[in-house]
Amino acid sequence: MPIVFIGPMAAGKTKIGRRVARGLNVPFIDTDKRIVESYGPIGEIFAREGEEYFRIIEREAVDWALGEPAVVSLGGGAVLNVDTQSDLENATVVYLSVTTAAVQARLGGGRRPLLAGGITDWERIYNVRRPTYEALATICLDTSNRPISGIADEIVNWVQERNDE
Ligand SMILES: Nc1ncnc2c1ncn2[C@@H]1O[C@H](COP(=O)(O)OP(=O)(O)O)[C@@H](O)[C@H]1O
Ligand SMILES: O=C(O)C1=C[C@@H](OP(=O)(O)O)[C@@H](O)[C@H](O)C1
Ligand SMILES: [Mg+2]
Repeated sequence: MPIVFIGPMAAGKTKIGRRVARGLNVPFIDTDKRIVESYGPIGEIFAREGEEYFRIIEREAVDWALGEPAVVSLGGGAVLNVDTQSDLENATVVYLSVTTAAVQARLGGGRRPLLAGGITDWERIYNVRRPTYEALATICLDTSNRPISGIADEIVNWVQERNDE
């Protein structure tokens, strides 16, 4: 089973996951990137087909990715799917958390359709999902005030130590 990154929007799942994959010398899969390659930009999928449809194609992408020997970064809402929740019980799950204060500087670009209301939406959505992230996590790291490189190095070392046990 792969190493899987979960957590709220802009916690660093995509950026840190990619670095960890490089550090471990294994393939990297970002499920959002796969969806965009097949269906176009996520904002357009939400606008055209709605969130429910996005969650269906997201589950397909997650189902495929979790069968690969890879580091896999999920979108923040992928853990809402109950099949994904049970799949993750058998995976190494890295939960990246971030505080409201720290995430504010990371929400530029406006690419995330669920954040039309900005930080208020981010906080509300995170509060709903937080117990799910906590329940699924093998390890949790707070990314708020640390550089991406240091967090990625810590995770690579942690995985290597686990593999040596
Ligand atoms: N530890 C960090 N410190 C500062 N900025 C970060 C950190 N982690 C991620 N970022 C920035 O936050 C934004 C969102 O990161 P991303 O990896 O796309 O998050 P996610 O995939 O969890 O939504 C990017 O611009 C990224 O450079
Ligand atoms: O939390 C969510 O519901 C979402 C998170 C996004 O991914 P990131 O967590 O990588 O930003 C992306 O999948 C989509 O905009 C929906
Ligand atoms: Mg991402």
